[in-house]
Amino acid sequence: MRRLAGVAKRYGRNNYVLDGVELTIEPGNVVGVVGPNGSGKSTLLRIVAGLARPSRGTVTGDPVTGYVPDRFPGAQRLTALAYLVHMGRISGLSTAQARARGGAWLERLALAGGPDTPLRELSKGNAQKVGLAQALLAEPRLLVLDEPFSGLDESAHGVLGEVLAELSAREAGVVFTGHSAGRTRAHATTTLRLAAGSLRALEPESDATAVVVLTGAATDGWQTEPDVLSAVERSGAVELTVLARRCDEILLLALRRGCSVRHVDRRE
Ligand SMILES: Nc1ncnc2c1ncn2[C@@H]1O[C@H](COP(=O)(O)OP(=O)(O)OP(=O)(O)O)[C@@H](O)[C@H]1O
Repeated sequence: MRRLAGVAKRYGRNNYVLDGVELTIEPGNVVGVVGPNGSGKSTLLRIVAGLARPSRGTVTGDPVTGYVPDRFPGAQRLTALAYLVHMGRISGLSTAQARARGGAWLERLALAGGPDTPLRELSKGNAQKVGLAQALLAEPRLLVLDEPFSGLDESAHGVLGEVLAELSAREAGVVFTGHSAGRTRAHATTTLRLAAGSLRALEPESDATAVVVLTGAATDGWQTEPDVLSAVERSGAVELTVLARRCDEILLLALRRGCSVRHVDRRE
């Protein structure tokens, strides 16, 4: 239903964020993509959803698509339900249909304050619920969700898990991103890691990552180091996300390069 072949993306003259992405989404697939901050997950999803064009490569297939961004534009006067009716009308529903479907989704997602809460009064998690309801209104064949589990409470996690399974059972496709390999794997039929611009299968033994914070280092020499998934500068230090099984070797390399290790944090 959607296929990305040889997809690359760069912003202006910056380095390529994506390079050589191959991704096929078949009916019923729920594809989970994990990757560290800045690895290009949101960029990938905007291309999957058809909201951004790749710099190179092709995107084929044109299913009815719903998209849930990581940050919902909530600073509007409209109430949650009025917003959904408006968005439903834009995607071709009648007012009555949009009101019924929007209201049903808000009830199922247990929107705090109810359907008449103004968008600008919603918390991040509740705004995300409205974003999810909006993407589901037009019964998409492909649903694209950017870090959907990050702001939601536990009961909404449960509902979202059910929704993904229902879409899959109805032969729709889903692509979503996450930070936790465990949670992503729990909801996906296929779990992939985005690193160094391309997608790879997430192997069980390679799940674990560690964060290594170095001082006296530059990002340059690290970005191309094998199994360093990302290298970013933060507050005068360099923060590396590395495969945990390579952590000791990378620490040794850092010390040999004259860096100091400020912090090491093993993650899932
Ligand atoms: N519109 C843009 N213009 C210029 N650079 C951009 C733009 N959007 C993203 N980038 C850059 O592309 C890289 C990947 O960003 P992206 O938001 O896709 O990553 P991400 O994996 O979703 O990150 P996070 O997990 O922090 O949300 C980053 O270096 C970011 O600064």
